[in-house]
Amino acid sequence: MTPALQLTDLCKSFGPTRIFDGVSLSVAPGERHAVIGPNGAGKSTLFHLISGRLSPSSGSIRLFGRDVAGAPPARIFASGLARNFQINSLFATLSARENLRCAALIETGHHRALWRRAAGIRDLADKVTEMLDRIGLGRRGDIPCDQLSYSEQRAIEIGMAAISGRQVVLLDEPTAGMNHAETDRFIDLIRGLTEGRTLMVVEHDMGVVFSLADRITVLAAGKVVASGAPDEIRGNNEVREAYLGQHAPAGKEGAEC
Ligand SMILES: Nc1ncnc2c1ncn2[C@@H]1O[C@H](COP(=O)(O)OP(=O)(O)OP(=O)(O)O)[C@@H](O)[C@H]1O
Repeated sequence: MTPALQLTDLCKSFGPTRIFDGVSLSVAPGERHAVIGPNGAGKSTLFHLISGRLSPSSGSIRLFGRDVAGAPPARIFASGLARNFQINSLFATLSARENLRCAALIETGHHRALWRRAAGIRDLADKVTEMLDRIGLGRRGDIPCDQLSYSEQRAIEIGMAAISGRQVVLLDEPTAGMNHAETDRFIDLIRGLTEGRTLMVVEHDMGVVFSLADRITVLAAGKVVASGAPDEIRGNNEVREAYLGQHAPAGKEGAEC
């Protein structure tokens, strides 16, 4: 089966500083894949490379078999990949509904149309309303984003990535800054919104990683230290030394590294 995402021998340097030195990994369609590693391991850089914000120094990035390494973000999006951003990327003075509508308009191509079919616009409005319900903002969808709570804003970001309908969704630290209850709710939300799609997630919260992921890749010092099922990663001595250390989840996870 063609992988949804395949990175082969990926290298990235910033000037003389080498961040990645031959990173390879493969994500199957429908898989939930987490990328973990110590601060500065290059997890966000990896997402920037996959989503086209940065170009690799060498190596290939294949999305459903098509090489997209170095392609502009819009082409990568059109090839089937959507992402959120670690920093807040919403239109702050627009409502949740308006932000989601912007994301949905890009998906449908309506943003390019000079005139629009009324039926298409109605479908779009229904889709946005459904997404507002799913992210728990059914009653607060018309409030400007900058008046919503932090977790509500993060939920909108995930909703915007999900409403695009892309087959591969990248989420960069979707639960950063959340309390335990919010984190639990977000795990369910992410699971629901990415059902039947391929998810790649960067997270520091091991509870989230081990609850969500089918497979985990560990990055450290510019290389893949290990890639495998959660149990394999949990039991891997090299991973424990490189990253999990004494915080390694023994059974029920919850440690933040
Ligand atoms: N534009 C850039 N120019 C130079 N160095 C950069 C640039 N972007 C990132 N780096 C460096 O690349 C390395 C990896 O950074 P990155 O943010 O990808 O790590 P990370 O694993 O996501 O870290 P964290 O877990 O703290 O978010 C760091 O040493 C960082 O300083």
